[in-house]
Amino acid sequence: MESTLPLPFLVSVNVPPGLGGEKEGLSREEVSCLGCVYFEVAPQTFEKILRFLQRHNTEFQPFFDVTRLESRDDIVTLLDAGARKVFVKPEQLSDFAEFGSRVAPVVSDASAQQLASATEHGLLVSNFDPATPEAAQLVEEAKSKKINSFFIKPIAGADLEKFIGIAAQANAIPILPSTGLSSKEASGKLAVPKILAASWKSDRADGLIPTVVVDEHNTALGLVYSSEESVGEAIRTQTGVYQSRKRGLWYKGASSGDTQELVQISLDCDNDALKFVVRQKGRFCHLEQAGCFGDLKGIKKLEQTLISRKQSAPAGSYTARLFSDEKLLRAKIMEEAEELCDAKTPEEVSFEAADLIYFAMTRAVAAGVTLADIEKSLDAKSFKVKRRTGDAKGKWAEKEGIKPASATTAPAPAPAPAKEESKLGASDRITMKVLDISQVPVDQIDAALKRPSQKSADAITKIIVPIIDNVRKNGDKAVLEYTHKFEKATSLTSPVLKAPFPESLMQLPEETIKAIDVSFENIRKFHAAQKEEKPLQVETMPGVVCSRFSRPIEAVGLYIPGGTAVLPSTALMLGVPAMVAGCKKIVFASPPRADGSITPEIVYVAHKVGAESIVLAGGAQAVAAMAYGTESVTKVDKILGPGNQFVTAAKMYVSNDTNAGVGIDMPAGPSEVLVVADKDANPAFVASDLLSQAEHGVDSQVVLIAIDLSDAELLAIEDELHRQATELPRVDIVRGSIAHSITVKVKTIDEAMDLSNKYAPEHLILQIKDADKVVEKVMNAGSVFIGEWTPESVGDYSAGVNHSLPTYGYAKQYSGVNLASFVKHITSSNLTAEGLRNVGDAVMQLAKVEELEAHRRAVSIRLEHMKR
Ligand SMILES: NC(=O)c1ccc[n+]([C@@H]2O[C@H](COP(=O)([O-])OP(=O)(O)OC[C@H]3O[C@@H](n4cnc5c(N)ncnc54)[C@H](O)[C@@H]3O)[C@@H](O)[C@H]2O)c1
Ligand SMILES: N[C@H](CO)Cc1c[nH]c[nH+]1
Ligand SMILES: [Zn+2]
Repeated sequence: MESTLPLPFLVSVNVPPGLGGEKEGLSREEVSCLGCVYFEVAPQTFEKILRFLQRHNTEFQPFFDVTRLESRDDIVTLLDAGARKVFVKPEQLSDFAEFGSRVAPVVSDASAQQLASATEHGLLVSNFDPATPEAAQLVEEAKSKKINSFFIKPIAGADLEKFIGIAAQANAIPILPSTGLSSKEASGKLAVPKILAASWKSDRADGLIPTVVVDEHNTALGLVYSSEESVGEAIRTQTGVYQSRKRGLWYKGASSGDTQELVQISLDCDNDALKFVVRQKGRFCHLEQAGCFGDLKGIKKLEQTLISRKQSAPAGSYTARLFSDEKLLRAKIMEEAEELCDAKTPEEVSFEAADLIYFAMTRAVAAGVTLADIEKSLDAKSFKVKRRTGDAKGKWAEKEGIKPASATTAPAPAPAPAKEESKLGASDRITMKVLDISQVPVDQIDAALKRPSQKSADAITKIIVPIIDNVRKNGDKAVLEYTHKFEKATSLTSPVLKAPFPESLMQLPEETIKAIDVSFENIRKFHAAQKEEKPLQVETMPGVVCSRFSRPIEAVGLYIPGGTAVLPSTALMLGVPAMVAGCKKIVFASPPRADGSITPEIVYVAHKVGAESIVLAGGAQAVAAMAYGTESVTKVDKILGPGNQFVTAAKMYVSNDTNAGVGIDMPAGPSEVLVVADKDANPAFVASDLLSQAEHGVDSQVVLIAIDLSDAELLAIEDELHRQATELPRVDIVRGSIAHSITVKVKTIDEAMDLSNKYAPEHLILQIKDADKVVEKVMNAGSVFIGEWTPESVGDYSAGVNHSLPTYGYAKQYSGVNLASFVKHITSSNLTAEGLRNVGDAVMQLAKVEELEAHRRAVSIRLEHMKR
């Protein structure tokens, strides 16, 4: 039996749970508590499944049929990302010898010979039909062989009950479709508790099975009993439900409130005990202790103490300072790390290691990371197959005089990819997946160019709607509550800073003031030039004059993101055009720092553009406060500015609420760039442009379209990308975004521009010969950067163009922020008597067609009047 399997069967799903697949059958949570999941990977689903795996590989323990994948690298990448086992075509098995039993063959019908040779790797027999004589034969043959992990998968529509019976006789692990399973008896479905009860062996007269309850760190909380019914209830409710020997079904915590969230159920090695992994609220034991075997110890205890301190540490205490002052915590971690390295005796080492762990856990708790998350990460790393070189990074290596192992052992660069090659995650190299348009089907290119998936719209709406409702109902109080929670700015007592802003809040170095002033002036000039000096006027017929004139929107709310990076430049990009347009009330909103203050650069810009206030809040709460107004936040007519998915969803939500009466600019989400490069392009410049957007956030995406580059030319860009990325302070973010970024090889400029127009990038960089001549081919893009001397970052800050731009392909229908975003256009008509005579007949006839008599008469009455 496969030792890693928690239960004696595998659940098969069509699409990874949570990626929008399963409709009927077990829910995502139910599959997750059963531990193991099996699915088939196709080239077009590879990326999606890989990302799923990177996130959830400890939650689901995935098994994959990879027979449809052609690239060995892709399969290795899945193993590296934590696939427990992959099933390949038998003829491919020898290519994966180094991975031992994590790679096994799959056959559609098993012969005696295959069974005999399957003892080392295991075997999957797919398309197993329990109704045929071959099934009985397979049982007979399999019984005598000791196959380590023998899986069978039924054909569609097979009698599952019969199938399970045969699997049991053949000592095989059945792969059961999640759509054929349910958490309790249901017609046409197999009940999971029943399968389990049939597999467990109880030596008790009442048939109950002992159940060890543990927390996520495997710390035993107590011993209880389960029945088929209680297991069904536990899976259905996703909580701890057991069978009390005296009182029947026992919903843990129903009376005490100390409930449990069910994480996973498993059977032990000889099927005579169950284990429930739970997330315990409060304590498990009826005595004053965490579990029946006593209190928590060690790191787990430290975690609990830190969590409660984080919630209640008195302001000004050392712990409160540690939580709110990132610099102090960083200094402590560095100090303790150094002391640990310098420790000599075993006592010193354990003393210093404990100190380091204390501050490391403080860092984790401050970031909302639990010990269980850390342990999951450790477990996931244990499945990696591509070992790190273990070299120290950048400044640390330099400080200690360490040379990377590769510098002494592997001086030659890796050969360039000859054709389509996926290099995701290959060793530690930061590199993008490469696809060649001439060798890969269009749908595969399209799939690879999909923006990184974000939380589903539904999930985000569920989070932001209660926030918006709360702000609407409770105003300032609610805004402050969320700021305390998300920004940790617990000392803040008012959500707004009103103008005039005190000088003390905008103290800046001379060079920063100069940079802001230069950028301010360029942005002002470019946006002022967009002003329509006089109304547009057209005489459509003699005596019929139509005009269009613009008026500033009175009150605008400008959102300046501040989650992963503080962006004063966004304050300029929104504030300056609002000022130029003549908006009367300019309200800024930005998440404050943990000490409640706002970045001085933002205050300085607010002062320069004449903002009336700064809302010290971020996310959906800031958007709601500006949309509806609160006791101290001014209600605005339009909200503009980029932000993360909570901000974008909240903007969309309030703009659909007629009670709010508020407009928005556009969906401006995670930053992205598409660089078109040809043989003329400087590899270092190309790499630097790609990285400048990759460093924004892990959800950013960058795309390189390489026109007719040789392998060596592409490799030069890849080498630069890796080299420059490893030197960046935000290298970890870059790794995340590069993992879902892509290079597409094309032959011609037309192919490149077709792809770019289809992708509709937020930023398009043309690093090609005669770049300015290609601009006429640009149909969809937020902003274009032309030629080798125009890095995208000039547009982010100082050139004068706006950096608040449509992402996610919305450049197909939206413009970026510009002067028009801050004005509305009003039209007017002015007719002379002659004009009305000229156009009157057309109006009256159309009114007649629409049977709107009053419309017709409004003209006829005047024409009659003229005749008198
Ligand atoms: N397209 C553009 O023009 C453009 C320009 C600048 C920045 N950006 C993008 O804007 C984004 C800024 O995102 P950010 O996160 O750094 O800052 P942000 O200010 O948009 O978001 C931070 C806020 O998110 C909220 N939040 C965080 N986690 C939450 C949760 N679990 N539940 C509810 N609310 C939660 C908090 O209220 C927090 O204040 C980035 O993706 C960046 O690439 C885009
Ligand atoms: N590139 C971002 C827009 O996608 C804007 C920005 C601000 N600061 C640096 N860059
Ligand atoms: Zn940027």
